[in-house]
Amino acid sequence: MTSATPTGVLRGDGAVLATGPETSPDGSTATTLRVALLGCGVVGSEVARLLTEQAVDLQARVGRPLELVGIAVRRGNRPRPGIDPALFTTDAEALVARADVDLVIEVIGGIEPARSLILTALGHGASVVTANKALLAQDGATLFAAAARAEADLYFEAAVAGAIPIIRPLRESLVGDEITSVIGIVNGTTNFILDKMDTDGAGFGDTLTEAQELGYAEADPTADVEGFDAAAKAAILASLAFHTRVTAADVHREGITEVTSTDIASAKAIGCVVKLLAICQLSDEAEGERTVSVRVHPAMIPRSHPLAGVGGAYNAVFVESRSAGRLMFYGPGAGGSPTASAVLGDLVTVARNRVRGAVGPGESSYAARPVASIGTVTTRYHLSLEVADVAGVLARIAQVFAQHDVSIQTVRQNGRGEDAQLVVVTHRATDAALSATVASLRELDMVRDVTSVMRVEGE
Ligand SMILES: NC(=O)c1ccc[n+]([C@@H]2O[C@H](COP(=O)([O-])OP(=O)(O)OC[C@H]3O[C@@H](n4cnc5c(N)ncnc54)[C@H](O)[C@@H]3O)[C@@H](O)[C@H]2O)c1
Ligand SMILES: N[C@@H](CCO)C(=O)O
Ligand code: NA
Repeated sequence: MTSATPTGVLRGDGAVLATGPETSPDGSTATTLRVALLGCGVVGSEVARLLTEQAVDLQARVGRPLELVGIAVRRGNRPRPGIDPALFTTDAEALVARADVDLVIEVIGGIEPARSLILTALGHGASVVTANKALLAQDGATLFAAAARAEADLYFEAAVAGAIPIIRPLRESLVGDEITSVIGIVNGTTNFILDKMDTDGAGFGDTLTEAQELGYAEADPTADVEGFDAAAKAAILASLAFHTRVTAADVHREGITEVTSTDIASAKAIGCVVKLLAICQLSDEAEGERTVSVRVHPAMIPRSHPLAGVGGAYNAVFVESRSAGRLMFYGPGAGGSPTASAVLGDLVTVARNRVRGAVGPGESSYAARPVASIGTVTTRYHLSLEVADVAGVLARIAQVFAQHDVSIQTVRQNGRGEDAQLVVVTHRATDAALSATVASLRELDMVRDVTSVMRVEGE
């Protein structure tokens, strides 16, 4: 090592309270925390820029300088204005394997090579900040175990709802409470699309392209529109909220590709708006063994509900807990700059932990709650049916609902020549009962088509 001169703050009794930088022969400071950045896309480029621009403030907040020592990219020769080209490397594995790297930021996304790179980093004791919900939701347990073994941090605020602080509130602020429900709009791209369909009557394709250009969408936007991204976030939220392990495979998932302008108009007609919701619920104590249900699907919610006013790419997470009651977390859920804010917040936190020789919270899955099957989940439903406008049709249809123990709340009929459109809103019913009702309705000659089935939430 070096013959560096330690500097520090001396207490009255002569004890050193904080050790300042030690200068090495190569001019670097021995106490500098070295940072490796993996990925330089929408989020990574913003993180790199802010790490440089805000270096002085970040140093003051951490108590030691943060030095960006390398940025792993796929193509090294692409121009990236404002970032020192000497930092780029296409050898991500060599970068994370460097023993002198203290902190690794992973913003490549996807499962591999992100998982191997994170495990290599944790393997030599580096702390990791990641925005990778897909990986955490698929194999978080392996990453948490590796972090625990290394006594290193694994932080991921950016993985759910972008800039909105929601991971830290669940892991820390609310950890003394019992959370019973988490309902969120956690995908900016789909909220942007549904909002435009609702307000401008815009088409799906054009709006998706706009969301991609604004940097909200995933590399493969199927992850957004088919609900995979929201399902990964729901798994993470449910795991943290209920102290159990929920993976993406446990989440019932439906995307927004089948939401039509007719659905949006039907929602309007009953004073609702269509949102893609992530719903995580803990069953009632009175119902026996407590289970968790986790689902992502489009739903109609009343325009008076706090989540109904969440527009554009904004996200919001509505938490209900035993002691605190209802809390709402709201803000920008996607885009390079908001996501970089969450990444840097985590970076400062893990860097501070390192300075103090501490580690933050690890995985908490002690409650080990079973995941309820979607068939047992109850909610209200909105159905649109095309039927023959003949005597007795209403009675026959009502009979089918009754046979399956699904209670009707309202029925509206719009005449259309020889046919009619029926709009039925039910009281709460199980998913299994509703599916069986729809199957039976489809078998009736007088039912031409069941054109839409959508859940009604938030009442
Ligand atoms: N964009 C957002 O709004 C947002 C918000 C929250 C979280 N996230 C998450 O952040 C992560 C990054 O998202 P993004 O929007 O920046 O994606 P992006 O596609 O813009 O960037 C990823 C970058 O990683 C690079 N890359 C791929 N494989 C690599 C490899 N082997 N080595 C080095 N670089 C490699 C790609 O070339 C690309 O430039 C993802 O996990 C995403 O889910 C994104
Ligand atoms: N594609 C995601 C990015 C934020 O995780 C979204 O649209 O919300
Ligand atoms: Na967040």
